[in-house]
Amino acid sequence: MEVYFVTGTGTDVGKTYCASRYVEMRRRTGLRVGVYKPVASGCIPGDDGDWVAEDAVELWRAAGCPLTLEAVCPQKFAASLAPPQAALAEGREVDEMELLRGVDAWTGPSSNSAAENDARFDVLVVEGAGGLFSPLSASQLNVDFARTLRERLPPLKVVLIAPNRLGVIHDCIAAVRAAQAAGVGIDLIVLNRIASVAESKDHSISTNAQQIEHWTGCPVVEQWS
Ligand SMILES: Nc1ncnc2c1ncn2[C@@H]1O[C@H](COP(=O)(O)OP(=O)(O)OP(=O)(O)O)[C@@H](O)[C@H]1O
Ligand SMILES: C[C@H](N)[C@H](N)CCCCCC(=O)O
Ligand SMILES: [Mg+2]
Repeated sequence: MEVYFVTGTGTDVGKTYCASRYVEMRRRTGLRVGVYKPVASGCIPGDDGDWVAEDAVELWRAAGCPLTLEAVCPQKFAASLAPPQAALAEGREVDEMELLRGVDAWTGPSSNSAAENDARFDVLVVEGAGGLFSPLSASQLNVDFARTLRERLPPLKVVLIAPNRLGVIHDCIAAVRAAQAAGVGIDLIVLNRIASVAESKDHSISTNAQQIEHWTGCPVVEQWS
């Protein structure tokens, strides 16, 4: 089973967009793809009175609606804040055990043997919340969760999404070095070309990938395929 933890140099950088395109591409090859958003904030009210995580809906649809939307994103909060603050605003907490337990729905009960056992899915794509160093729960940043997840799912690869614009070289070097210091290697950097960036004025776009690869030693792509 291939497992990817999709994180970013921040929020709104294209994690869901790039992950969803990747999920669709892998599905087109006939693979069974699972998607998991451990916790979401900034959710909107749904028809049944529950909160809806738009990220989870986008990922779920890209994967062909496997299992249930609840399995995609078991923990949802309303405020557009980091998840622990959004939970606190509702007098609740992010359940750290549930963050990990939620993976089992996608990898099978003994997630340690996900690589060996006949897991329900061939590929699992997990999207964090915010950036790699955004708080995920009261005691964990996204990077801490990625490290724990990799201990449980050794094939896990960490994919860093960064918007292709002037300033991204710094953001990627900082993220890679901080991740390494936190015991997490970055396996792939995806330079996401967000349509809003005025390409004509940003002359860095054509050289950012080569610069980031040079300074970080990480593979950098503009298209995650
Ligand atoms: N390459 C792209 N082309 C067109 N639109 C894009 C692209 N990348 C991102 N977007 C759009 O930009 C917005 C932010 O992207 P997205 O929601 O994927 O960010 P995110 O990092 O997942 O944010 P969050 O931290 O809230 O999860 C979305 O409306 C998304 O559809
Ligand atoms: C609400 C937003 N769309 C994301 N889900 C959460 C972003 C948290 C960022 C926290 C931070 O690092 O400042
Ligand atoms: Mg997202």
